[in-house]
Amino acid sequence: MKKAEVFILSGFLGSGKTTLLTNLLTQEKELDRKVAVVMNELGSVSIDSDAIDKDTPLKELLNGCVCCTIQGQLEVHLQGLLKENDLDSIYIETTGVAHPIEVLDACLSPLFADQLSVQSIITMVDAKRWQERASISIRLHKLLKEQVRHADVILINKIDQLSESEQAQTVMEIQSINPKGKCLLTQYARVGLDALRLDRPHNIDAHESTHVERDLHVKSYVHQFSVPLDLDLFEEWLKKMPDTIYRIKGYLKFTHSQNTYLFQYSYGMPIYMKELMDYPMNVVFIGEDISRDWLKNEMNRLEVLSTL
Ligand SMILES: Nc1nc2c(ncn2[C@@H]2O[C@H](COP(=O)(O)OP(=O)(O)OP(=O)(O)O)[C@@H](O)[C@H]2O)c(=O)[nH]1
Repeated sequence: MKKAEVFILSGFLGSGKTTLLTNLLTQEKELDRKVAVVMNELGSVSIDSDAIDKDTPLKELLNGCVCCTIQGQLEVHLQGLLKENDLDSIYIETTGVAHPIEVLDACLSPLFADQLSVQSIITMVDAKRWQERASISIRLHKLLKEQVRHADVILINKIDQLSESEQAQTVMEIQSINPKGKCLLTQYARVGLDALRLDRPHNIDAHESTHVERDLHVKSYVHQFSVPLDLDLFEEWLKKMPDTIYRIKGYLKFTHSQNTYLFQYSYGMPIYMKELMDYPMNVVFIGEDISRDWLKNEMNRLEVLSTL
């Protein structure tokens, strides 16, 4: 099944995300690819959406920051886009203040395990503002660093406003925060689409998709359960699992009940919500140093023990 490539664009207000999006959409159009855009503007009128071609399906998340509405709106929008269109790629522009990991989290929803392939988190840095970052508030400064730290590709934009030595200095500073990220210097966000792909564009096979996740800093593993689990065994496992797994979500069934449950785990708290509908038992594990083979074995073992 074809998966839509997802690009998550993050960066501060005014850093050049819309300029980048416009460039990328032009390239996509030349390749005759079907693209959708999810945008988030603070406030109730989206101005930037004017920049987007009328043929491009567009979903807007209005009234609030994408990370606050993530579990609901973004997932619903993605579902709608995937249902109504045969998409090659989806661009999600986060607000200047959203945390890219929250957006990634929504894209890794078990609902989309077979439909989306996240290519990269791209963080735009306004080179001039980076130089002057000491003057912004501590909270924003921290967020700026977080956006850089979690990016797979960092575009240091507006380099026309920096001298060559300032450019070199900026690259060094950014690489010290995120040594694994790919750093590119840009003017007016001019960058080739291929440079933003951490995957091959076509024929994504199992090996390649594993490869992408290895390259992304935050890794995920999706397990499809085939039998209901014993709740006690499952909870015991949760207590003992490595703390590098910080998020789990998906649909599960348990031996004690006929219902499907939406299971959410974050910051050490498991939450179970009874669902009215039956969903495939896909569960996504998200964390920093996940060994997929180990997790797969562990879940298989839980399944076997639950049937005894
Ligand atoms: N000098 C210079 N200006 C640039 C460059 N890239 C973008 N700009 C300008 O910077 C301004 C902000 O760019 P946008 O693309 O709207 O930035 P944004 O991140 O989408 O901004 P928000 O929508 O406010 O989050 C615009 O006036 C751009 O024309 C660059 O490389 N050099």
